[in-house]
Amino acid sequence: MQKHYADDSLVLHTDLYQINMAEAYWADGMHERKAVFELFFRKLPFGNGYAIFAGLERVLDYLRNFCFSDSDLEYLREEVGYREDYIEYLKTVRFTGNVYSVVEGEVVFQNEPLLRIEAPLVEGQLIETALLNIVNYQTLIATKASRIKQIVKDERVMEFGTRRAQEMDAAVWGTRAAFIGGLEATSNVRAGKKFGIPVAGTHAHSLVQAYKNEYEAFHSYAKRHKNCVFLVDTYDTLKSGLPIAIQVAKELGDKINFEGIRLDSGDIAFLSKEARKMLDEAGFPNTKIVVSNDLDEYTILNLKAQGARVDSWGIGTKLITAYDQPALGAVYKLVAIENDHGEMEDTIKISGNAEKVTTPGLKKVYRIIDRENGKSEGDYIAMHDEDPASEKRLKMFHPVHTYVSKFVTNFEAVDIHQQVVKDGEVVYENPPLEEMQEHARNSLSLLWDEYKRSLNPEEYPVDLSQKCWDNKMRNIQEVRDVIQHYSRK
Ligand SMILES: Nc1ncnc2c1ncn2[C@@H]1O[C@H](COP(=O)(O)OP(=O)(O)OP(=O)(O)O)[C@@H](O)[C@H]1O
Ligand SMILES: O=P(O)(O)OC[C@H]1O[C@H](OP(=O)(O)OP(=O)(O)O)[C@H](O)[C@@H]1O
Ligand SMILES: O=C(O)c1cccnc1
Repeated sequence: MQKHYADDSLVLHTDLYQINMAEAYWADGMHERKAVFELFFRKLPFGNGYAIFAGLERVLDYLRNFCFSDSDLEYLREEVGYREDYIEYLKTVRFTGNVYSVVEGEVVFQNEPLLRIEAPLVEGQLIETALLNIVNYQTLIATKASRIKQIVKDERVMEFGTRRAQEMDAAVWGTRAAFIGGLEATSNVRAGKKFGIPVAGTHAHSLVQAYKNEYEAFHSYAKRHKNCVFLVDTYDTLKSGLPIAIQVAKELGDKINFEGIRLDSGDIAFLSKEARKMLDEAGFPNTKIVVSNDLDEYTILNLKAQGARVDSWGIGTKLITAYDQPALGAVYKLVAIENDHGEMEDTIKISGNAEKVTTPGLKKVYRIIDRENGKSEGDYIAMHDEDPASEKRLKMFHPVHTYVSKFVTNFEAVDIHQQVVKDGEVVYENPPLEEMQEHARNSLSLLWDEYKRSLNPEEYPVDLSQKCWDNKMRNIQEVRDVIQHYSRK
């Protein structure tokens, strides 16, 4: 029978194989070896030209509380079957490493580390799954939201997706990520309370259905709500919902603020234009038109092209579920480990696909910003002991198609990471969400428009330094030599 445990700690929010590998490291006395892991994705989502990083706050909370609870240990001992000596060891495990991360709202790209973890091997290993789980989802949703906001531009966008989200955590943390990506408000009241995101909303068809007619429904709603946005499409938008909303607003005069009407079905372009005319003619030029119904950046672009008169967009399903691409595919790879002599050694993962071969070693990522125009020339991955800022003429070349190259002069090289955990202590204070959203806006302003268009954007350069590339080639050769050595045996 399923046992009931006292708590639901997040330490077991991992794959079994992590705990099994940790056991092997520990039993072999390798667990304390220094290791460096990087978290990155290989391909930008939605065919977009950039992504917006989100998830750090939850990652830091997770690391701060990283400790097997008594019931975790009881479960591992009694239900999974680990031996007592290993359980005793797990009792002592905490996260004691260093973490370097980009901040939430940062514009990020394929194949560059978003987080770098320098920690004892066992700790770096045990946290992999949770870190990926958090960052994969939140970064995906922040990026989708940013894409939508790029199309919408100045109008207000509200997040309406909770009812369609992949369960409760996704609704709440997805809403937060969407806010970082540029949305203005959410209908999720818990997310409002938890994160301070402005809450907003209208009413559902059930209100009209419950009162059986729009006249009574709108009047009743208005009795207790000064600001009114009436949903006008329950029966017939132009013949019933809208005229009745106008009639009720006229009857109530100053008693209410007739803030808006919402359209949730039918031809949004046509209906919004008609609604605008009717509202203006009735003397309500400031009453806004809110629309919803399976919207995303594509329908919004199309509606705008048709001249739709929309002031506010409510977006649910297609944002919160990242409908057209439900996974970012970020991975977590070991890039260096301490050897028997206490020296750090690079590690590499080879693949038949050149894009999938990892880049070994301890590295840093710099955003190369042209001092003359203030725009970013690309990101530059260098070995940790290089200093690109000191170079007068920096050669940047494509990491796979190496003939694609350019020289940059008069630039600033900004390290995109900062240390967020030092010897297990969180040393980073999360800024307010508004600041993260502003950071996203500012970091997007560094990009040329060619990287920001929603369809077929230019590929933003994420290049390797010569030293980093040479090191990668050397590592590939070393692996080949080892394979040959063993295959001869
Ligand atoms: N003028 C338009 N141009 C392009 N797409 C539109 C336009 N108007 C609405 N849409 C979109 O077309 C889809 C129409 O959805 P659907 O077929 O469910 O029709 P509906 O009118 O919403 O019907 P229902 O009453 O069942 O909700 C929605 O995604 C909506 O956002
Ligand atoms: O379309 P989305 O982008 O997912 O946005 C959320 C949807 O949720 C509501 O519909 P629902 O049919 O659940 O309830 P309702 O009766 O209030 O329309 C709302 O009217 C939106 O259409
Ligand atoms: O407030 C709204 O209009 C709303 C909220 C959630 C989902 N759909 C609409």
